[in-house]
Amino acid sequence: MKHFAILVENESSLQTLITSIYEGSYKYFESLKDKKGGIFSAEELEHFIDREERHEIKTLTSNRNQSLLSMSSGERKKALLKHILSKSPEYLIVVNPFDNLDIESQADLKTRLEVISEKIHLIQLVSRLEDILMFTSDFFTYSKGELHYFQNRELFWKVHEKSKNNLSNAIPAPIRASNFFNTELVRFQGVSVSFDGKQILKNIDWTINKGEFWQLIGPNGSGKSTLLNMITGDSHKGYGQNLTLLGNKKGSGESVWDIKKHIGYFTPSMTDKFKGRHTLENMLVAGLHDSVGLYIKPTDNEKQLALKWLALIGLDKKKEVYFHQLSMGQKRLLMVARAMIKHPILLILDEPTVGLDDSNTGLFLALVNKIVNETESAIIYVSHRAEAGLNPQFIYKLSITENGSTGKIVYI
Ligand SMILES: Nc1ncnc2c1ncn2[C@@H]1O[C@H](COP(=O)(O)OP(=O)(O)OP(=O)(O)O)[C@@H](O)[C@H]1O
Repeated sequence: MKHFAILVENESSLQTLITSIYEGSYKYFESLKDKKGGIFSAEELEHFIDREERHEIKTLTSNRNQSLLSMSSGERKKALLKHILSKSPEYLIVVNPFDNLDIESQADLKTRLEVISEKIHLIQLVSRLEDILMFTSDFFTYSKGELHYFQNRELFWKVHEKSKNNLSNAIPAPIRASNFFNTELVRFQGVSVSFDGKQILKNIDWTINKGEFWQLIGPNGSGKSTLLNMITGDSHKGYGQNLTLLGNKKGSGESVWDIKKHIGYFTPSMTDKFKGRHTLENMLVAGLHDSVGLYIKPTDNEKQLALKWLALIGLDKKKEVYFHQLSMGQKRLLMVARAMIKHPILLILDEPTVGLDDSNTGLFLALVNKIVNETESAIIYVSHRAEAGLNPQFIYKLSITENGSTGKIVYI
């Protein structure tokens, strides 16, 4: 049985590719033309979440109380695959299937796909070379909107070996130096969290100090986002507990705003907030004022600083371009520059490379390493991938137990 892998560059439209496959526009997939296909992708999940949230149509969760939105990535993907297979497709298109999954769930999904591959054709659309499954028989790339077939599998692997990425400029200094002098930024002491009577986090002890580089890991559903939401002030679960944020005991009268102005945060879904006509220069200057749009005239100093950041990430020729016109990789670099322009004392990066191809991931990690080496910002980096080239000082690991996840520090 034939199984296909298509390595897709971020600059090409996945949706166009999927439609062309469905319509039988490529001779390689002609045999699938009149067959019934299924699609396993983040967009499909979004569609089901949207139907649930807006129209209360529960398809993937019809036999459960919990909403799809509050489930972990692993739980959601399992529910989607089960639903697709119940429709008995004759081929399955899987799009970046391992994104957001913890190591164990990745292994579990690999085994499932292997079993499925004995019965139906798989077409993998992936951004990362390492995600291609072993049993693949036919290899392609999709670049600049064109599909290229590789007759020789060895050649395919050789051509796509990792390219090195460097950012040569230094990180621009902030306009104003930080006025936060504490060494300790965040301290959880015996913090526990429950949802609907089910304990999720149990007795969490975790202290983050100035300038430290942490990676936060843990299986899907172990409570990583819950922990981050308590740090950024987006969850009220920290009230009444022994949680100290930037020197203030949680609930001691500090405003969410006081906390947020010292924290830079990036997760890929944030890019969706900027759909309007935001030039790159304005987006960076707005980062200095903690606003989405820019409502005041930028000063010359602010404009110069924005230009330096744009030069660092190779976008200085595009300062008047609108954000929505950038490629996915460029958008992510810009969002991190925007989060960093004030030199926050803590930068949180939540699965920031999900969906990026190898070359854009390399550039992104080069920027993170620069921040680590050239600034005093502490970093919390959440990722299920062990990215080569990323060297956190400490790992905080959550492990699921029956009474909620426990955490421990793994020294490297
Ligand atoms: N508002 C909520 N209501 C009910 N349950 C919730 C809510 N928010 C989170 N949960 C549950 O808490 C657990 C932890 O979720 P959380 O999103 O923090 O995990 P995670 O480690 O970030 O997962 P992932 O790696 O999949 O992103 C999950 O089982 C989730 O279903």
